[in-house]
Amino acid sequence: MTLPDDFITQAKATMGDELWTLLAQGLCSEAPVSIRLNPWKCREGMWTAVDATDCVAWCSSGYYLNSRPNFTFDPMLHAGMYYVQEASSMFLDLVLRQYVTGGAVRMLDMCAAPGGKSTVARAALPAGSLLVSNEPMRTRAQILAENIQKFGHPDVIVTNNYPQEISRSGLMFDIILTDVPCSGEGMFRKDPVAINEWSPQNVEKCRRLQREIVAEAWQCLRPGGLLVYSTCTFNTKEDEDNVSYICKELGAEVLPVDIDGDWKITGSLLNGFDKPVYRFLPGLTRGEGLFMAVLRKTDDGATEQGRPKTKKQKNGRERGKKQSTAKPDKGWLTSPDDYEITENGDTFTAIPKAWKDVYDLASRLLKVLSAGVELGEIKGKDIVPAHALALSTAFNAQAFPSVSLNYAQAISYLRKEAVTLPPDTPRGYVVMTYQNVPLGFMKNIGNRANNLYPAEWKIKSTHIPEGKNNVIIKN
Ligand SMILES: C[S@@+](CC[C@H](N)C(=O)[O-])C[C@H]1O[C@@H](n2cnc3c(N)ncnc32)[C@H](O)[C@@H]1O
Repeated sequence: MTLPDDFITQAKATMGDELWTLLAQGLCSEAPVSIRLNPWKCREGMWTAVDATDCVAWCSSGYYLNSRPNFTFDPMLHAGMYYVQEASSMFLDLVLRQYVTGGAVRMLDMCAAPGGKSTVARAALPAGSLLVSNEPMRTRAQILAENIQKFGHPDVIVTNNYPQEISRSGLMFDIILTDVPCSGEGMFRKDPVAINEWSPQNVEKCRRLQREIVAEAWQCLRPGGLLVYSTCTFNTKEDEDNVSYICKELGAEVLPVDIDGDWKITGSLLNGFDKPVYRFLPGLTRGEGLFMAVLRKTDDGATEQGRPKTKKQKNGRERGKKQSTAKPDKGWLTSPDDYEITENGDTFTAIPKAWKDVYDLASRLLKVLSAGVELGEIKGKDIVPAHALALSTAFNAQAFPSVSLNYAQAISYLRKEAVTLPPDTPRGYVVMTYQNVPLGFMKNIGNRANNLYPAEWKIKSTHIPEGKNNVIIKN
């Protein structure tokens, strides 16, 4: 690995020779492979990672694996049973479990794609909490929506907005994560592009953008609320300098996180800055590069909670001419009384009643890609159940006939190929399951069946795996 000279000079000066030598060795060694089980789908103790060596010390649902399996060919990945995530990022789990211990909260993940930390957060927040998971880049926001739908928790709104649009909406949050775009020094080992794109000028550009993002986020944070600031870079300009800026310019105190010395997480590397911050260095800590700081908003001059500041905006499709009076069956959900069914054009969505006001505001003021549980869409005389419904933890799978697929059939289904259903399968919409876990729907029309797996999510690789690629198994 050839690192930029300027980076080496800067890192040596910041870290000192001893730490730099460890980091340089770490960057040349193999990255650990890890996954995190989805606690909403893998009930505690019921599923195990097949090839796990041990648990991630700071996140009990995280596991290191012995080797890198071919994740694409594991149906459970597509069912949202686990998320492939490097271990350092799971530190957010520890932070939220330490600081968010009361009742339900509203959290915003401002820079969320592809969704790793949003899914950590969704697992760690107290019951009844709401997460708004936002990403301004359109294509990345679609990947985020896909990962959130696979994760399956109904109390998540995925938006595709710039931070200033969110702050202008007037929505307020108790916790905000800004996992900001950065110069990516912590990604050098995994991503050679990050090495080519690194330059001192880019570090400076990132630092400015990060401040802009945080300043917008700050306006959406209620007084006393928490801001978690993180980067995947090591330099102090994007890390300690920015934390210092948040304290001085915006009015924050930095909070300590309870860690164990054995985890070898490093603290501040900036002379004269001795606040508690957490830096994960490959070669020292078991994971990729990460910097995280937890801040509390001390200023109480914030805007009024939840008040929209802009005019109403239209979002979603206009009501079209109805071709059908079909409606989704409330029995498709396990607790239908917790939801209000909304209709937008031909699409039906179940919105959790507890957060209906926020969902309504978000859909008026922001660009919402997914929210609550998408139930289905009217097509002709039919209502076609949504793929997101099959993946939702609120889905009542008993509401549909089901067909249990073997491994080869499950892979064919996920490639959106034709799958032959047993002759006694009832006509209509049928849930495909693998090891009792829903993968999606097919429509049985008698002489054949239509595979309803979303075309944009299908497995595109033409490789046929030898044997099963089961990353997790039921105990
Ligand atoms: C470090 S990544 C986030 C990773 C994500 N939190 C996760 O754990 O999967 C930073 C994200 O910020 C997004 N981004 C880029 N410009 C932004 C901006 N001006 N405001 C907010 N986010 C931005 C990038 O597209 C990228 O998805």
